[in-house]
Amino acid sequence: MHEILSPQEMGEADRLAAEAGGAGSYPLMLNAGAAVVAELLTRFADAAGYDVLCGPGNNGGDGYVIARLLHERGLAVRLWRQEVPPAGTDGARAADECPLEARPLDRFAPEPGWAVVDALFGAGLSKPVEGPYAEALEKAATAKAPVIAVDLPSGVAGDSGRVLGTTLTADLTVTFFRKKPGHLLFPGRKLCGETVVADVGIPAAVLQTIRPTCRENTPALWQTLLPRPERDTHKYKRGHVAVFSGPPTATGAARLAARGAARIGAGAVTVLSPAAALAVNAMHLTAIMLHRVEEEAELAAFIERRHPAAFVIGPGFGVGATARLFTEIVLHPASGTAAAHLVLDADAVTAFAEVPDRLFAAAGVSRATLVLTPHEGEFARLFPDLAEDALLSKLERARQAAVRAHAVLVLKGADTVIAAPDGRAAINTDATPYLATAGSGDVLAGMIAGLLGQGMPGFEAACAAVHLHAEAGRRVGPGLIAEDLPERLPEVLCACLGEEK
Ligand SMILES: NC(=O)C1=CN([C@@H]2O[C@H](COP(=O)(O)OP(=O)(O)OC[C@H]3O[C@@H](n4cnc5c(N)ncnc54)[C@H](O)[C@@H]3O)[C@@H](O)[C@H]2O)[C@@H](O)CC1
Ligand SMILES: Nc1ncnc2c1ncn2[C@@H]1O[C@H](COP(=O)(O)OP(=O)(O)O)[C@@H](O)[C@H]1O
Ligand SMILES: [K+]
Repeated sequence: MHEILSPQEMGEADRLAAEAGGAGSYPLMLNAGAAVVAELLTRFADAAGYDVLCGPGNNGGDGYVIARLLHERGLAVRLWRQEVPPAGTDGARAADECPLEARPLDRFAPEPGWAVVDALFGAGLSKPVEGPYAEALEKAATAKAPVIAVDLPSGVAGDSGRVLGTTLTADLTVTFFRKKPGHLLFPGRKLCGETVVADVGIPAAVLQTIRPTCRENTPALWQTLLPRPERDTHKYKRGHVAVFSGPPTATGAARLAARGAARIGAGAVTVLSPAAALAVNAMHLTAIMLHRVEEEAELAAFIERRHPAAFVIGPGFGVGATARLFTEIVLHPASGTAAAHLVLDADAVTAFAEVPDRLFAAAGVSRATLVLTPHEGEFARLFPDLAEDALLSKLERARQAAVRAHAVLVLKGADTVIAAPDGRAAINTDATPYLATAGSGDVLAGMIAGLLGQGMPGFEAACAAVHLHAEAGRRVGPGLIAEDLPERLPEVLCACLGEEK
């Protein structure tokens, strides 16, 4: 159930199911209507009546089925519409079979105590919602009527979660077969209220033909790849992670990342510090090691002697030439030394703002995995054209950026998207807003490096870290500060690995 389908893929699922069933697509519409009614009767059973707003397509078709089924149960129903579905469509057939008299949508006036069924537009939304459609949605919103949206709140784009024109906030959205990006990406996720996925009789086997590449970020995606130490392991086998520290006044971010790497299981973690910051770092580090790296030669020597498995560069590091130089050395160490994986975060992302192609070229020919972890602001510095393209969803932006950068892209936020250059993508859905606090991204960068260092592949490492970070955040809740996150990891990992203490 964790596949996420684009509206086009959903149309394909619909078509394949209709073909396989032999009875066309109308039975799916009947099932969709029945599924919405079942939810209505469970959650809005005490409504005095139901106002069903029907659009001109198959979303409206679902609405006619819903109105008929509610009417057949003897419930009070009013049906409102602007345009009739075109002849020959499932929507037209549903309208024909509905005995209720349709009222003009522009006369819609919500009744106190009545619930509203929004069946104006779903997957087929193709332009901004305006005119009588927009007015009807605004009236329902103003009246604060309970709203159940069919497939999507009308006006929310299924592929992106963006609002086209006007929409409303639903209490409940019932979608069919699988969720679409619009249910998970903001603002769509908020506008949907709770989203329920109903079975309308489309067999899961159609997914083998469609082969969707986007998933909801659940443990099923990566759980089997989570590192578990062998009984006869030793600390360097569990991955040595190195984190670059900034100058004396900006060392905390690197230590947060280092702590994240250590707590997620890296066997050894070293903070690489400029000389002037060694004392301040030393005062705050215990299990985590400290090593002076300020110049190119020191970094090369550290790599040659200690063979770290993964690096983090960026948190608190500064945006100058050193960030670029160290990045390139890590991605292309001296010949004969295997390149370590690299998580490039925060300042190191910004450091390439003027020369993004230099980073992408270095990643393209590196044997190591590069993981980029920008928030939206940092993303816009590295990929200004993608950030400015209003037609691209967050999912699509992350995907295109991953291909361009030859990197796993973690586009952070309330709806973090993880994308791999091979086209796979995941949307994280369980983060808590308490994660929006300084330093929490630094911990995440360290966690990703910690998993990479233990041998987890890049996409799965990034997905797992994002999920475990969110789970740690949820367990802390109100009052969360970044320092709390690594400390929650033992219990979060225990639960995820199914290990007893
Ligand atoms: N794909 C499936 O498997 C199933 C789909 N079903 C329903 O079918 C819906 C998709 O049906 P359609 O493809 O007909 O799409 P919609 O009914 O969502 O919308 C398309 C219609 O609305 C018009 N339209 C779009 N945006 C408009 C706007 N802003 N202002 C005015 N008119 C606008 C279009 O010209 C077209 O007539 C789904 O959302 C779902 O509710 C269900 O019946 C069950 C099965
Ligand atoms: N509203 C939100 N809901 C859930 N998670 C959020 C929200 N805002 C930010 N986050 C998460 O918090 C972290 C913040 O990272 P970042 O912006 O890099 O901050 P910092 O640089 O201070 O560490 C990211 O993991 C991001 O996905
Ligand atoms: K709708």
